[in-house]
Amino acid sequence: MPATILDGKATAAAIRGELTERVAALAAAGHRPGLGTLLVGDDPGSRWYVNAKHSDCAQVGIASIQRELPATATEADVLAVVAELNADPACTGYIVQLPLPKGIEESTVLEAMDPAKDADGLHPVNLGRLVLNVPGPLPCTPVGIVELLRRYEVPIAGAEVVVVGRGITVGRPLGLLLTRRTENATVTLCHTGTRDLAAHVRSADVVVAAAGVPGLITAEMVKRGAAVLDVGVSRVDGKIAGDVALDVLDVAGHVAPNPGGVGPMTRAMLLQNVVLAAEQAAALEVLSA
Ligand SMILES: Nc1nc(=O)c2c([nH]1)NC[C@@H]1CN(c3ccc(C(=O)N[C@@H](CCC(=O)O)C(=O)O)cc3)C=[N+]21
Repeated sequence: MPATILDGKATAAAIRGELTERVAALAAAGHRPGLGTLLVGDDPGSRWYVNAKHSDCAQVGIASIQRELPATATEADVLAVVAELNADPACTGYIVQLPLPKGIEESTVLEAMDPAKDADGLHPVNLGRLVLNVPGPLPCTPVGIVELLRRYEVPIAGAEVVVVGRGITVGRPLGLLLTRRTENATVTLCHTGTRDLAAHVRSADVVVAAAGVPGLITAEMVKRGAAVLDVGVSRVDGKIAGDVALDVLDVAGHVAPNPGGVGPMTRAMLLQNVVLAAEQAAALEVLSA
């Protein structure tokens, strides 16, 4: 039996429907969430993602604040826009699209953001909160992965999860998220330097491939019935190539394809972070009134 597809596109659409109602409730109480984006340079992939995020916002009723700088912008130019977004009351949350052009230090830019407006959950304070297990915005791709597994009832508690990739947006924070008491998975964080990657992957109930190496995970590496989520994004001849080879569909129990799997969930979780922050701000206002 071929694998069940973890349909991130359909799941994200359902989540946007749920968020639309929450945004309407906020608006009725006089609170309009607004998502800001800062795009630096003209990478077509990054531009596509940013545009997609704004059309998602339009669909659920979140206001959009779209800022752009040319590829020649300096770090000071970027920090000036960050300061503006921090100060803008219409902007309740924002993201700085990564990667930034060479010469602009990502950690400097992320640290300059107001952690309360960090819709990506990538500010060091918020990553620290994740480590400490205190509430705060969570990184969108890791939460999107957990939410997709939950909605398809793929067991997480007690599961052996192998994450391939240790980047700051996916692998490393996903390991932190999945090992919280509430998720309770056992996580092995692998990477391209892991000795006998195949042996690790073969032991997994859930495999998350986020290394950015096309076709890295093949059928003979996967335990029959395992859930395999393809998060790797590479471009081969202009088309998206994931980390998971096609033949994995014949042995896996569940597959999140790429495109159509985790990517749309990442965008839905970004909207969720914006809505959650606005709900919390509204609740605080009621308490202090
Ligand atoms: N500050 C920041 N936050 C991010 O969350 C962030 C980032 N920078 N830089 C780049 C990565 C990548 N990422 C994706 C988002 C959506 C899709 C997505 O929606 N993909 C669709 C369509 C893909 C297509 O057709 O091009 C899909 O998988 O079906 C993919 C990848 C967010 N990232």
